[in-house]
Amino acid sequence: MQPLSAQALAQYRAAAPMDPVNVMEYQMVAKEKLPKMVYDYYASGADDQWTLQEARSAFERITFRPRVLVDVSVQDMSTTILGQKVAFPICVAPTAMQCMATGQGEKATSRAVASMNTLMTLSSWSTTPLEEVAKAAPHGARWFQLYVYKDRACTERLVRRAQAAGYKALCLTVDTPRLGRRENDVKNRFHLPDGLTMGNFLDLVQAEMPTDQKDSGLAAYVASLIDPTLNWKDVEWLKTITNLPIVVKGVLTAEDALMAVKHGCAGIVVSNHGARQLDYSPATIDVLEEVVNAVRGYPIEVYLDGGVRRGTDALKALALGARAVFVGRPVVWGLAAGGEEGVRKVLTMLRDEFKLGLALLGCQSLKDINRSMVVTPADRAKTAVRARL
Ligand SMILES: Cc1cc2nc3c(=O)[nH]c(=O)nc-3n(C[C@H](O)[C@H](O)[C@H](O)COP(=O)(O)O)c2cc1C
Ligand SMILES: CCCCC(=O)C(=O)O
Repeated sequence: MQPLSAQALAQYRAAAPMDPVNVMEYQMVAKEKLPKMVYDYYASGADDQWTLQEARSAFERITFRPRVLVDVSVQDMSTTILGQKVAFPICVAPTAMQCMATGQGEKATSRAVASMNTLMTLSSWSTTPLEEVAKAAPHGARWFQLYVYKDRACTERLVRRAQAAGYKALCLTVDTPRLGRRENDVKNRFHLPDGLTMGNFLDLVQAEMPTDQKDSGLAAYVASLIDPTLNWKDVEWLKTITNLPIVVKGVLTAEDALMAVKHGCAGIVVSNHGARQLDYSPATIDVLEEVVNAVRGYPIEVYLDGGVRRGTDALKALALGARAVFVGRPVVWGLAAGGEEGVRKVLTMLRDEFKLGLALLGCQSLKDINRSMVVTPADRAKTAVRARL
C-alpha cells in the first residue's frame, strides 16, 4: 500500500472521529456535537466521580482464561430476558430526556433497538410520551422504568398506561430517593432546553423543569416530585396495581438481593445508576457475584449495568453470572452522533465485539460461558494466599 501523504493523513485524522470504531470514539463525536450543558448532564457522575472511573477500572482488572481449539464457526448469542427473546445479551438502560440528544429522541432509540432485536427500557422521564415510543416500533421488546411519585394516583396512571402500551416489565429504580449531586449540573444550572417537556406527564403533573434555580434544575425537580418514602412495602403496593413483573434497579448487596426475592421481584439490575447517585459505591462488576450467589436457586434474573463499553465487558459480566447487561451512555452517544442510525451502529459494535470475544474465548453460545473463564482481583488474592501457605 502507498504511504499516505502528510496532507492525506491530516485529512484522515480530521475525518476519523466522524467514523468511530468504538464506543469511546462515539463519545468524542457526541461531545463535539452537543451543547455543553447537555453533554455534561449525560456524561457526569456524582461528587468526585470516583465510582465513574472505578466502573472502567474494575472491568480492566478482570482478565480472561480463554479455551482453544473449539469449533466456533457457528455461534448463537441469543437468550431470553424474562421470557422475551433477544438476539444478544446487551440491552438498553433507561436514560432520561433523549430529545436533548437528537430530535427524534426516544423514538429513534426505540426503532434502532427493535431493529437489532434487543430490549429497550424507557425512562419515566422521557421527552416523548411512552405510547409514542411504543408505536415507533410496535414489535420491539420494551420495559418501562418507573420513578414513584409522591402523587400515587399519578404513579398508578403511569403504570397502567405502560401496561396498556405493551411494556413487558416495570423496572423500578430504587437508588434515587434524592438526586445525586452532579457538580457540572449545579454549575451549568441544568434545565430542560426550551421546547422539550417530560412527555409522560403532560396532563398529569408539572411537566416543566424549573429554570430559575441556583442549582441543578433536575435536583429541584426530583425533590419536588419523587417520593423519598419509597420502601419495600411499596413493591407490594405496586403488585396490587399491576401484574407486570417487577425488576428492581439499583441493588448492590446480597442483603437487598434477598429482599428483592422476598418481595417477589422477577429481576434485579445490579446498578449504581451510572455512578450518578452515591459516589464511592463499588463498581457493579465488583459486586455482581455477591448478588448472583445470594439469589442462586431462586426464580429471579440478575442483570448488570454500569461502564459497559466493550463486548468483552459484557462477556466478563456473563462469566460472573449476569443474564445480560444494559448500556446507558453509549446509546446517548450514538443518538447524539447519528440519531437512530447512530444507536444502531453503537449496538452493532457492541454486538460484534461480543461475538468476536465469544469466539476467541472458545464459546459457541452463551451456555458455554462460565466462571472459570475469568480471573478477578479476588481470585488472584486467593491464589496468592494459597501460594504462601
Ligand atoms: C444521562 C443519563 C440519564 C439517566 N436517566 C435514568 C432514568 O431516567 N432512570 C433510571 O433509572 N436510570 C437512569 N440513568 C441510569 C442508567 O439507567 C444506567 O443505570 C447507567 O447509565 C448505566 O451506566 P452506563 O451509562 O455507564 O452504561 C441515567 C443515566 C444517564 C447517564
Ligand atoms: C430522577 C432523575 C431522572 C434522570 C436520572 O435518572 C439521571 O439523571 O440519572
